[in-house]
Amino acid sequence: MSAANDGLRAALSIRRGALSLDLDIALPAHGVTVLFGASGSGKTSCLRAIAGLEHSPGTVTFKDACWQDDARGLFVPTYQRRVGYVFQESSLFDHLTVAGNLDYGFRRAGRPSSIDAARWIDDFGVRPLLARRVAALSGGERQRVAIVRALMANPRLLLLDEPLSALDGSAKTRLLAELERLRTTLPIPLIYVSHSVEEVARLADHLVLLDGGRVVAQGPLQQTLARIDLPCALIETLGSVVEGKVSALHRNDNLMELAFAGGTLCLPHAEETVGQTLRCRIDARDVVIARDRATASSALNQIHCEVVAVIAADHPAQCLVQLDAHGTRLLARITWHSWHALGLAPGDAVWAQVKAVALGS
Ligand SMILES: Nc1ncnc2c1ncn2[C@@H]1O[C@H](COP(=O)(O)OP(=O)(O)OP(=O)(O)O)[C@@H](O)[C@H]1O
Repeated sequence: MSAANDGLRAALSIRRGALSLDLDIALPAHGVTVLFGASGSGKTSCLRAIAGLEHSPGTVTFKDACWQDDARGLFVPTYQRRVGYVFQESSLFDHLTVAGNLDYGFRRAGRPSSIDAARWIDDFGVRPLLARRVAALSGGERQRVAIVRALMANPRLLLLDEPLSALDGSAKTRLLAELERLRTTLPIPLIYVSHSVEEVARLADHLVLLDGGRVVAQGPLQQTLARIDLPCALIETLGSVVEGKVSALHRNDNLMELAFAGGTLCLPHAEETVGQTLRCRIDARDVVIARDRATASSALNQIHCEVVAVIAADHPAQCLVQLDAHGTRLLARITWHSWHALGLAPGDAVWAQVKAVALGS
């Protein structure tokens, strides 16, 4: 079992068909933990075991409660764990209205309840849907209602299993933005299953990486992204995440500035406002390393960094260079040829030119 903490601890031996996963996690009592792994890595199985929907041998504790301890023959049923669970495809009652579904959740909360129902209903844009029959809702509307229904039951822990996976386009964009707001206001911990790096970048406070039947890393987001002892494909897939505050808008150019500890990034502007906290994910292939600050370059962003480490990429011609910009880690994929031509070594001061960034607010 991992080091002690005051959140969720699970040590489970999960065997399902071809899946063999030894789970050993210690998650914080606050914030969003993203369980990230490739399709089939066992993320859903973990979530179901934590919720008690499936029984895998081991132990599960949450705060001061022991939910499972097979050595003592203890297994607390799901309904007594007070977890809110939202599945990939929402499991609403089709014969009820939206209000009827929410009422079902609310009644599960018992009395007295501290739920601010109106707030969740408004935050997820569910109020205009209350009188609608669930069968007539779109996929995005169903997921928003399913999340609010789970919150209505006043859970101690919220579990979301790829709630965006069945959505696309504007429904996905909208729900992701709503989940970002939830992240900053939710008073309980959230475990969020995903295989999307965008969702990791925008939602994770804490990250658990599943690969090859085990937990290969777990910890706070930035700390975990900074690890270079992980499989290189996983390191590159994750890229880097910069969090900062919008410091200026350049409306004529449709650009804005994001100030972070390591400098300023210029990004495409949509509806963001000055002062707003934003995260953006930077792909390793979008970062170029230069010895000197370029005076004529199409790259909008030049960040002064120190080379931290270099590791082999999955292609023999290329390497992944980890950079530090005053505490923010950046990752660059360059050729070994360039690494040697520039005479780079850990500790060197360089400029990272960032070509493009995927923006998350
Ligand atoms: N009830 C089951 N019976 C047999 N095999 C199962 C069962 N549940 C899961 N598995 C096996 O476990 C593997 C992992 O499933 P799981 O749904 O937990 O992975 P996942 O990481 O959530 O995948 P995805 O991202 O595709 O949803 C599956 O590929 C399947 O082989």
